[in-house]
Amino acid sequence: MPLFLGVIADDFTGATDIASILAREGMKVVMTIGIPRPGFDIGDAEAVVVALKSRTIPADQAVSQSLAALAWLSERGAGQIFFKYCSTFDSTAAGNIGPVADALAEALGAEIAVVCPAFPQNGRTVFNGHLFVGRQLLQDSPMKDHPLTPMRRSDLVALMAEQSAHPVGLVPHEVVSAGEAAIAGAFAAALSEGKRFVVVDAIHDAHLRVLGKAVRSHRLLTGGSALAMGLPQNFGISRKAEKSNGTSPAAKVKTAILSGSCSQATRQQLLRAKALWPSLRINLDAVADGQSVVEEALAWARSQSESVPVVIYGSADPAEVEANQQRYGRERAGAMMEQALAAIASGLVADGTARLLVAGGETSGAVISALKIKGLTIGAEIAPGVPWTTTLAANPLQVALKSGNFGGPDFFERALEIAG
Ligand SMILES: Nc1ncnc2c1ncn2[C@@H]1O[C@H](COP(=O)(O)OP(=O)(O)O)[C@@H](O)[C@H]1O
Ligand SMILES: O=C(O)[C@@H](O)C(=O)COP(=O)(O)O
Repeated sequence: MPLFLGVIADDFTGATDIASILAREGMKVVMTIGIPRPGFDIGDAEAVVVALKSRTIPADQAVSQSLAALAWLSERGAGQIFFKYCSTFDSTAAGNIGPVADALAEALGAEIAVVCPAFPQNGRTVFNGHLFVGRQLLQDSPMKDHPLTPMRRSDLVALMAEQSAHPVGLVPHEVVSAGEAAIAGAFAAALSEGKRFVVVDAIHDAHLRVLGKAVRSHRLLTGGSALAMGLPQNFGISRKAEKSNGTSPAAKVKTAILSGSCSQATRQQLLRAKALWPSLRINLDAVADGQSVVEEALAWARSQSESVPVVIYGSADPAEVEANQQRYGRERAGAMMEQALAAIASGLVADGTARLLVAGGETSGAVISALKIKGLTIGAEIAPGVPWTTTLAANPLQVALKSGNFGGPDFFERALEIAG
């Protein structure tokens, strides 16, 4: 079976997001955590998603990790490469998306590549080159207060031009609505004007599906996960009937919900989860002070009933995050909370937890890395862009990695219902 598509994702929730969309559209997908060690078997995968944790690291490191992932995927014959970043174009002030896209385009000899973070099912649309979250411009949305990647601009052409060394063009929605040939014409025009990247408008899924057709011959694609929905058709693959996750409804599985996401959607979901199940808040000052926060959290979890999930979270509102960042610095505050939650996850798994829901992209990266998970297979979709997954291991865990802003208020209940 040829490997049609190789995906390089800049965080772990983003990786399960795009893997879920490709699987939903009928592709056999395997997700690897980082670049696999020699001997990793991709089986009969038609798409492989390499999950990196490169969104907020220095640009030169993000570039070298992404190029290493590209080399690994190319060795396995990947015909097309997709650089997956966030549907809210999350990047630090230094900005990794441009440098990584530049390096991948260079290595692949890609003359032109699209930039399209749109994910209409989750309210992210691109209109006249501006990124909207629901009815708000990105810069007015809660993303302006993200702990690590506050987004204060919405003009994608300007954002990409600032980060990339190459000129950036725009294919507006009228052209996308006019169909595949019109889009191809716009790509050709952009190329003749010396543009290397083109931001493409997409307001609804039909735009993404036609764009998918129009990029059939592109070596490199860049964007959010929804851009992938139009790709499997190019390889003659079509959507299959929904399959269940395969968990026995009678199974009693020790479950934990861990959250380091401070996003508005997660905080709402946590309010509901806390009303339903036992919960414990992790105090960043206690972590910074070297107190035995991890041991105490594990002791607390052991004292709870095994028949309900435990909820352990560091998530806080923007004012508290700001205060913590003033005290400890942005990166250190984030890293301390991530490490505490990751250590708690390891302890919970050692204590028999076999089902983990993790909220937050960076948090998921820390947790999955601490658990030394090598890869995941993709199961049932809980909410758009958030699947249940099973770890590739002798004693598999059932894991869901939730992007901060994804899922409705009842996300955690829904996840457990589907899990059985
Ligand atoms: N109480 C807190 N104070 C400061 N930072 C926090 C706190 N709780 C969590 N964080 C940090 O906020 C960041 C959230 O990012 P992430 O996990 O990617 O969530 P999201 O998916 O919502 O973007 C992480 O680095 C996390 O450690
Ligand atoms: O594209 C998206 O929005 C997600 O796949 C994603 O990357 C989310 O990142 P986090 O919000 O940091 O989890």
